[in-house]
Amino acid sequence: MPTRSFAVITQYQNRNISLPKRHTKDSAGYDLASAEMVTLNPGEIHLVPTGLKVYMPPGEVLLVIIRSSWAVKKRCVLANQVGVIDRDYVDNPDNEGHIFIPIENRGPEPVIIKAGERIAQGIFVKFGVTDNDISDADRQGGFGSTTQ
Ligand SMILES: O=c1ccn([C@H]2C[C@H](O)[C@@H](COP(=O)(O)OP(=O)(O)OP(=O)(O)O)O2)c(=O)[nH]1
Ligand SMILES: [Mg+2]
Repeated sequence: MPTRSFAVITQYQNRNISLPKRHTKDSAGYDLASAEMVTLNPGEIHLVPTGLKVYMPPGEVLLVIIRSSWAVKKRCVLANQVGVIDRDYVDNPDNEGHIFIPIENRGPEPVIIKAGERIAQGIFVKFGVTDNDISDADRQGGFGSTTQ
C-alpha cells in the first residue's frame, strides 16, 4: 500500500483526472478539483465527485477545506464545514474510497463548477487516540456508513 498518495479510482480511469498538487513550495493544501461539471442553484448542496482516493500512514487524516476564493467570490461553503477523510476509507468495498466534496451554494446566483476546476484543498494532519483505545472495526463506506 502506498504511504501517502492520491490515486484515481477505477471508475474514473481514462477521464483525464489530475492528481492533486500543492501550487507553491510552502502551500499546505493539495488542491482538489471536481471530476464533473456541476450546476449548483442557490441553496443547493451537491456531493461533488473528485474521482480520487487517498492513501495515508497510520495516525493521519486528510482534512478537506474550501478554497478561500470559492468562499469569497462564489459564496460556496462545504456543507460539513471541514471534510474528514479517514485512512481506512481508501479501497472500502462500498465505493473504493471515492472522495466527495459536499459543496453548498450560499449565494443568490447559480454557480457552475467546471470539470477540472479546483474548489477545495486537502491537508494531511496527524491525530491522537486515547489510552486503551480498542477500535478495530473495518470501514465499509462513508457518509453515515457507521451509523447503527
Ligand atoms: O467531505 C467528506 C467527508 C467524508 N467523506 C468520506 C471519507 C470519510 O472517511 C467518510 C466518513 O466521513 P465522516 O466520518 O465525516 O461521516 P460519518 O457521517 O461519520 O459517516 P461514517 O459513519 O461512514 O463514518 O466519508 C468524503 O468523501 N468527503
Ligand atoms: Mg464517521
